Formats: sequence, structure tokens, C-alpha cells
Amino acid sequence: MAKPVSIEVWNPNGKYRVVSTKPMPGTRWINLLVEQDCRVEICTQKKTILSVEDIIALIGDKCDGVIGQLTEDWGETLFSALSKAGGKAFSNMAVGYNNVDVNAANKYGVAVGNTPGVLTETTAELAASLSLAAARRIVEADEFMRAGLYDGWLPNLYVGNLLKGQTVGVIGAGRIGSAYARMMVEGFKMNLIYFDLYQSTRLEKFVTGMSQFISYGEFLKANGEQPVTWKRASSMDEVLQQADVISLHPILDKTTYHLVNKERLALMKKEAILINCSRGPVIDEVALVEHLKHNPMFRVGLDVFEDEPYMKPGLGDMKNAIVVPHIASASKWTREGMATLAALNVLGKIKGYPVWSDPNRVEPFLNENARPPAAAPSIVNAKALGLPVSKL
Ligand SMILES: NC(=O)C1=CN([C@@H]2O[C@H](COP(=O)(O)OP(=O)(O)OC[C@H]3O[C@@H](n4cnc5c(N)ncnc54)[C@H](O)[C@@H]3O)[C@@H](O)[C@H]2O)C=CC1
Ligand SMILES: O=C(O)C(=O)CO
Repeated sequence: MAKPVSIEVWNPNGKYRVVSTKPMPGTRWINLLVEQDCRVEICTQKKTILSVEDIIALIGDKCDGVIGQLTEDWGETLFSALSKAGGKAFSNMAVGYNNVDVNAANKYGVAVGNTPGVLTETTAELAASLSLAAARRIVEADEFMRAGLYDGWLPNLYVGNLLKGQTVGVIGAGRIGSAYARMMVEGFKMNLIYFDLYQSTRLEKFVTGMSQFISYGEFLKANGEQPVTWKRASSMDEVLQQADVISLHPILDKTTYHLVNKERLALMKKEAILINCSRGPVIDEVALVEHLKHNPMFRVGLDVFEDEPYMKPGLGDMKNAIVVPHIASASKWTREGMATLAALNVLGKIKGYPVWSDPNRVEPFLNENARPPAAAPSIVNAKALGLPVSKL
């Protein structure tokens, strides 16, 4: 017997049944589905993380597609249930899809969507905010002020680090890592060192210059300033040893689990700053707590945690840690855009549209004044399922 779930229904007579496991920001995503003959059911259950059983109950006997969240465990059980209910489409409302077993989705012929591009700058901005907050000890100083402890300016009060001229290290220089790197280089005139499995040509061109434009380094030189330098490191350890601020932006998979562990923390400068806006398990959080205890000048800014929503014991007590609850993509424009892209992924598969040829070119789907293209914006297993690709 399925568990009862509370739902909100839009367009009850729609032909296709699309379920969203959470209310999502904005209404454009609902309107786009309703206009295309979908009955939209939104789970309004007062429970932050839905279990597999909760989602099975939501899927029910007939379901064409589901929009889900990164907190949910989309594996064999759910894809089997969705397929049994006639469903052919699932989309995470997230770019990361480490919560999804794509092989299981392939087995049941279910398309898996994600939402790249729309959250790149927003997430990079949070990583930059955490970098500044850690460098200038903003959270500690705010707490001090609110506690009524400020009794006058002092030369040694909350002295932090100047970013200008220091080195920023980026691990995982994809969309978000590159956007963050540019913010730190351009905004704070930091030198860059990065490590990725692949060369980040676009990022390198920005620092070194393209044929028709001068580089940022040359621009600084022309203005009588010290030009910034850049380097692609041959190993991650090189970044850890040389950088003053290090930000982690890889995907989470077997190769990046506990990428930053006890040994690697020991390689870092004693006064380094470590930022994580990727996924919690990229850092061994127990080792991190120990490192923070023994190195009071080492600081971290964390948006994600190994056992989310929990923190490992001791982390919350550390003055040299800034912790925020997985809000890196939380700007209104981005969250509404994520909802739209996720809905269009599901709709695209239901309607038999082709898959958009470049998942990073999302603007046509986000333009509120025009109809979105007849394509699914980003389907990660399109190739495995042999889905056609849009000519646009
Ligand atoms: N905290 C938050 O709210 C958010 C977190 N994220 C996380 O950020 C991740 C990255 O997102 P995007 O930049 O859009 O993805 P992306 O795919 O453009 O970039 C990931 C980069 O990591 C690199 N990489 C993979 N394995 C690596 C390894 N072992 N060592 C070094 N580099 C490696 C890839 O080559 C790629 O360049 C997502 O997968 C997600 O988990 C994304 C958005 C918001
Ligand atoms: O998109 C993601 O991967 C997130 O973590 C939330 O935006």
C-alpha cells in the first residue's frame, strides 16, 4: 500500500503526468508544462529529504516524468518504479548528478537531465564570497560585534590576508572553477594555478590573451600594474603546495572522493584558505577538523558537507571554519532557471524532442519573452540511449 503524500495539482486534465518531488521557485516551469498538456503534481510534504518509499508513492501507477532533487537516491529501485509507471524521463534540478545511478537509468531507458550553465556564475560568486569572508575573517568579526565586544579600533583587531598578489588555486577548472578563477584573477589581481584532468583553454586564453584582444595581464601592465601570472599544474599536489587560496570545483565521482585528505592537507601552506562548493565527500571532513584544530591560521569556507545535512563532530565549533547550508546556486534567477531547465528536460523527452546540441548554451531556454526551443536542454545519457541531437 502506497504511503499518503500531500500534493498540489496543476491542470488536472493534462494528458501527461509530471511529478516534481519539491515545490520549485517561480511559475514559468509550471506554465511551460501546463501549456504542453501536462498535469503537474508537486509534492508539498513537510519533509526536507524524501525517501525512496516516499518517491515510489509519488510516482504511483502512471507517471510520465519526474523532476527530482540532489538529496534523493535515484537508483535501480526508483528507475524501475518509474519505468513500470510508463515514465521515460527524470531530471535533477541540479548540475551535479552523483545522486543518480545513470547505468540503472540506461537499463530502464529513462533519460536523465541536469541543469548546467544557469548556475555557473552564481555558484562561483558564492565561492568568491567564502574566499573573501575567510581571508578577512568577516564571520568572526560579525559575531564579535554582535556580542557587544567591540570597544574601539585596535591595530591588531581581526587582521586577515590581502588577496592581491597572492595565488589562487583551482581544482576542477570546468564551468564553475573557470568562472571562479576569472573572478579572483580579475577582481582581486591574484595569480592563478589550476589543476584539471583536461586543459582549460578558455580560462588560459583569458589570462594569456587571444589574438584580437589583449590579455588581462597585458591590460594590467599597460596601466602600470604588476601583471598576473598563470600556470596549469601537472599535479593537484603542486596546487596545494603553491596556492594561498584553493577552491574545489570537480564533479564527485570515485576519482574525487576524499581528494583532499590528511596527507594533502599537510601539503598546504599553514595559512592557506580552502573553499569547497562542489560536493562534501571531496574532502575527508574528519581529517579537516583535525587539521583546523592544529592549524588555527588555516581557514575553510564550506558550502557542502560529507554527510549532509550533518557536519562531522567538532566542525561547528571551529572559529577558522565558515559553514553555509549548500546555498551556492541560491540566487533567484538561477534557481528559477534551474527549475525551467529541469522541467524542459522532462518535457523534451515526453514530447520526443531531440536533445539540445550544446548543454552549456542555455540562454534560449531562459528567455522569458520567447518560446523555448523544441529540445531537451541537457540529457546526460543521451548517447547511451541513442537520442537524436537537435540541429540548432
Ligand atoms: N554547492 C553547490 O550548490 C553547487 C555545486 N556544484 C558542484 O560543482 C560541480 C562542478 O560543476 P560544473 O563546473 O558545472 O561542472 P564541469 O563538468 O564543467 O566541471 C567539472 C570539472 O572537474 C574536472 N574533474 C573531474 N575529475 C577531476 C579530478 N579527478 N581532478 C581534477 N579535476 C577533475 C573535469 O575535468 C571538469 O573540468 C558539479 O558536479 C556539482 O557537484 C554545482 C553547482 C552548485
Ligand atoms: O546544481 C548542483 O549540483 C547543486 O549542488 C545545487 O545547485
